[in-house]
Amino acid sequence: MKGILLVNLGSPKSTRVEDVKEYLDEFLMDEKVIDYRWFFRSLLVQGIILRTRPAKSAEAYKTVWTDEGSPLIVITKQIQQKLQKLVDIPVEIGMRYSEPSIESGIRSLTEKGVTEIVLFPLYPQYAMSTTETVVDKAEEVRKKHFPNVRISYVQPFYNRDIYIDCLAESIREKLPENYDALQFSYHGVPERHIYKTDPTNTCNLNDCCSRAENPSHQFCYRHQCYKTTELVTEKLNIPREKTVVSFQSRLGKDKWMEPYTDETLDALPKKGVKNLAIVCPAFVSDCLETLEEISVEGRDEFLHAGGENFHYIPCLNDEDRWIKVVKTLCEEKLNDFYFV
Ligand SMILES: C=CC1=C(C)c2cc3[nH]c(cc4nc(cc5[nH]c(cc1n2)c(C)c5CCC(=O)O)C(CCC(=O)O)=C4C)c(C)c3C=C
Ligand SMILES: [Fe+2]
Ligand SMILES: [Fe+2]
Repeated sequence: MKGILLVNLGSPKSTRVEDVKEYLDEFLMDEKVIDYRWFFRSLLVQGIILRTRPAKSAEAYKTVWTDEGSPLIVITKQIQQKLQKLVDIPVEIGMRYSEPSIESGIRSLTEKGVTEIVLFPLYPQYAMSTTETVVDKAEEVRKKHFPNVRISYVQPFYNRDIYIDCLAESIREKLPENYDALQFSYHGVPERHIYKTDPTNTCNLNDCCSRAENPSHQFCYRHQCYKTTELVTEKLNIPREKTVVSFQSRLGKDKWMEPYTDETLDALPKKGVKNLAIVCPAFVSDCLETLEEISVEGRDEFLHAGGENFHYIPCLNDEDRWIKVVKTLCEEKLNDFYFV
C-alpha cells in the first residue's frame, strides 16, 4: 500500500525558552545547517548561540503563536487534512526538527499498512539545509527502523508550470492596485553552502546562476530563487524594474547570499519605492520568518526608512489551488513505484 508524508521544517513544542532552546539545538547542530566540523559547530551553537538566542526567539514566537500552536505546524496540518480529502491513500506529516517527527510520520503510515511512501519536502527550491537534510534524515530513519519501506522523494518544484501558475495566481489576487515594486524575499543561506553543493564547481554566485542552461542549477539555491521570480513575474507581466529579489534571516558572521532583505527594505524608500508589496516564496506556509521577521519587523524597517505602504502577501498555506499542486506532484511520484 502507498502513502504520502509531507515534511516541513518544524517548530519548538511551545514558546517556553527551554523548548525553543531544545529545538534550536537540534536544528543548528544539524551539519547540513551549520556545516562546521562537530567541535566548532558545538562551540558556536552550544557555546555561543544557545546562550542568548532562545530567549530572543521565544519572544518572537510568542507574537505569532496561535491557540492551536505554531503557525507552521498548524498550516502543515491543514494542508494534510485538505490533501487527505482528495486522495484515497493515507497522508501524514513529519517535521525535520522537533515534533511530530519524520519517524512518527513514517510509523503512522506503516501502522496503516503503508510500505511505499512518497515523501514531499515542502520546499520549492533545493538547499542543503532544507531538501537535502530531509532526505538524509528520512533515509537514516528508514534504514534504522523501517528497512522494508520504500521512499520516493518529490523533487524541488521551483520551476514547474503548475507551481508557478499557482503562485502567480495567488500573488495576483493579493497584489494591491498600486505598488511601486514587488519584492521577493527568500530565506538566505551562507554562500559557502552554494559552493559546497555545486557538483560542477562552476557556480560563482553571479552570472552562472542566470545562465540559461547549466548542470549546477540542479543544486544552486540562488539560481532556483531567481528562476521562480523570473517565471512568476513573466506570468504576471511585472517588469524587471518593479521586481526586487533579496535574502532574509541570516545568522552569524559568515557571508550569506546578498542582497539582504533588511538592507533592501531600508534602501528602497530612498530610491523612490514608497508602496511595496512583498512575498516570500521559499516558504509554502507562513511561519516565524514571514509573520514576524517580514510582516512585523520588515514593515517597521520599511516605514521607518520613509516607505508609506507595506503590503505583505501571505504564503500559499492551505489554498485549494496549492493543495491540487501538492496532489499532482505526489501522484507523479506514486508512479515511480510501478517502474522499480
Ligand atoms: C545557519 C542557519 C540557518 C540556515 C542555513 C537556514 C536555512 C533555511 N531555513 C529555512 C526555513 C525556515 N527557517 C526558520 C527558522 C530559523 N532558521 C534559522 C537558521 C537557519 N536557516 C533559525 C535559527 C531559525 C529559528 C528562528 C530564529 O531563531 O530566528 C523557519 C521558521 C520555523 C518556525 O517555527 O516558524 C523556516 C520555515 C529555509 C527555507 C532555509 C534555506 C533555504
Ligand atoms: Fe531558517
Ligand atoms: Fe549558481
